[in-house]
Amino acid sequence: MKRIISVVGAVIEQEDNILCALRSPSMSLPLHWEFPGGKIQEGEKPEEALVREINEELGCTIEVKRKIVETNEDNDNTTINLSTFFSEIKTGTPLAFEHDKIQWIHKRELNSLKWAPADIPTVEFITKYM
Ligand SMILES: Nc1nc2c([nH]c(=O)n2[C@H]2C[C@H](O)[C@@H](COP(=O)(O)OP(=O)(O)OP(=O)(O)O)O2)c(=O)[nH]1
Repeated sequence: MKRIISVVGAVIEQEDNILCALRSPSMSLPLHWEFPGGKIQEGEKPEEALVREINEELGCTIEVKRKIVETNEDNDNTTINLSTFFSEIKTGTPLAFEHDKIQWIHKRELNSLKWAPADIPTVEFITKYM
């Protein structure tokens, strides 16, 4: 069986725009868009991991709200288990400390980006229901 990697991503909305992050050329899935976040560490709850990752990646504090979707995406040797959560920025302004760039993109335009495959169900949810 493939190794499962548990990952969390934040969907942060401001005035109909969603905060999207472009993976850098040196990361896995280079130059794919994703929801900022990362891997859950041992002993962490998904929500705790998301707060920590956003602090590290974007330098701001968020409050994690309701879960959106959970997806499993098979790669060569691993399965990415991605859970996305609605989140709100509480303090600070997001900056791209680890990504190639971050960008606020209108929720009706999310479809035009090249997303990490695991993120497609979340993008579809936003496009349909938000
Ligand atoms: N943060 C985040 N990661 C995602 C998303 N979709 C998706 O497939 N991933 C994948 C990319 C990575 O393989 C993994 C998250 O890893 P990470 O962001 O914590 O760390 P990393 O770039 O150092 O990962 P890696 O290069 O070691 O694989 O999950 C997403 O929306 N957000």
